[in-house]
Amino acid sequence: MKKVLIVEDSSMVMRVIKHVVKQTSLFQPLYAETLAEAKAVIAEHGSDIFAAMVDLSLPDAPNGEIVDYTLSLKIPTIVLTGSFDSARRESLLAKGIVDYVTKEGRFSYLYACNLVHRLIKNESVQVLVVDDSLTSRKIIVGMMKLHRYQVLEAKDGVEAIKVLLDNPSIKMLITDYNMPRMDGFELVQNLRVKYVKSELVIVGISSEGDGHLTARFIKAGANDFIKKPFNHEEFFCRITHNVEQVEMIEQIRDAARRDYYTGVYNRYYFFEKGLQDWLAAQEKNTPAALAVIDLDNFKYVNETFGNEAGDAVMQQVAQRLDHTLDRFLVARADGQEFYVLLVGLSNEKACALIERMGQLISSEPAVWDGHKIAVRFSAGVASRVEKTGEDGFDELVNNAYQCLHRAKDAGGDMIIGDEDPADEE
Ligand SMILES: Nc1nc2c(ncn2[C@@H]2O[C@H](COP(=O)(O)OP(=O)(O)OP(=O)(O)O)[C@@H](O)[C@H]2O)c(=O)[nH]1
Repeated sequence: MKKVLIVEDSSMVMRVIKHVVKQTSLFQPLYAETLAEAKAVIAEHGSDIFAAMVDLSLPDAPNGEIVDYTLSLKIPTIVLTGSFDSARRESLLAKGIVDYVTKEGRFSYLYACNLVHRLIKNESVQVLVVDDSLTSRKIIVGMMKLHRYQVLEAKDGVEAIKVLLDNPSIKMLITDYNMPRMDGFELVQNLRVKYVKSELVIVGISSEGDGHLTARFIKAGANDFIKKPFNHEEFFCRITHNVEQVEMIEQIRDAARRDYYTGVYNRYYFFEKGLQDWLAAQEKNTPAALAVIDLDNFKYVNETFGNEAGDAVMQQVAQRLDHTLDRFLVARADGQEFYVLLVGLSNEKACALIERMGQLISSEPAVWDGHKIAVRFSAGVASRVEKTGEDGFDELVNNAYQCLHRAKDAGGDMIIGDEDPADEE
């Protein structure tokens, strides 16, 4: 968990902050009441401190000296203050604070905590800034880095497309309008052929034009448009709003791919992603195996301990499969069955891995309401197919089921592959 320094001298305010931080538990707080205490905390934790929330007026630093101190150590700093005049606000923003929060009760501290959480998440958000003017590009890059985004740069539309193709995880592109070779407007039009709005956020920027340019950018497919020179707060409100919208869509998409009860992927997603991964493996001549895992005597669990216990056992087994086999695609097929696509493993190695997984699961019983419930499973593991393409994948699944049925017919608690030495006889 990231460590965040919180400096506040008022015990009443500190109590509320501690309550909010505990409730949200988004980071590990390190508390201090004075500049001297803050320095001691920083000396102890050093570069482990991810960000700071600091009060402007402390007993030993009454004029915001702590802000200069944390900023001099390049610690992203959020200012907490009782009151603000606009000149002070401007000067602090110009110094490079992340944001300021006026102390107006728990909602303002919740805002500050969520802002820190946003900074933590931003570390994994890649952003591409496209501008032919080095000065202007550096300003935007600096602002985005202040909010901990991973930033890449391009000096025109042509270079931007190249950078995007080389970095498929870029989530946001901020582009100027007037650039040589390919301007921002053309860039948006070109990109929207390949990337929809929920995959890649595009924000246009320009000091030129009037509302007409904004409308043209948005009609061409930009998510938003910001006019230069920027108002610091408007800039970040819009950037954050756009990133959060895409994250929300990703969450909805992810929820549709997951099994509601166990949290692992569902069969629909398995057939979509599994097919893609398997076809890619076939193309590269990479070995791959597909396992169908079926829990043994699961009816007994329900009949002995009740359906609620059965549900809990199912969830625990699913989570253990998902965590232990996290290199592979794991999904709940249906009922007490799971699929695993093991790209990169021969049938023999896949069988050995699933066998070890079975031993692990049976050696640590699931726990429900104080009862230890032993779980065993059988699995069929297939690698061989005659057909190609989608039909080949369906054949692979069917072959894995055939192996599974052989394992069940032989009494269960067994793994059978389709490249068993017995097959060769
Ligand atoms: N509680 C609970 N039960 C489930 C869930 N999914 C499947 N089941 C039950 O699992 C049981 C599976 O029964 P069977 O198909 O006879 O299989 P089995 O008892 O595991 O026997 P074998 O597969 O032959 O070892 C059924 O009673 C299902 O209702 C679930 O999510 N929760």
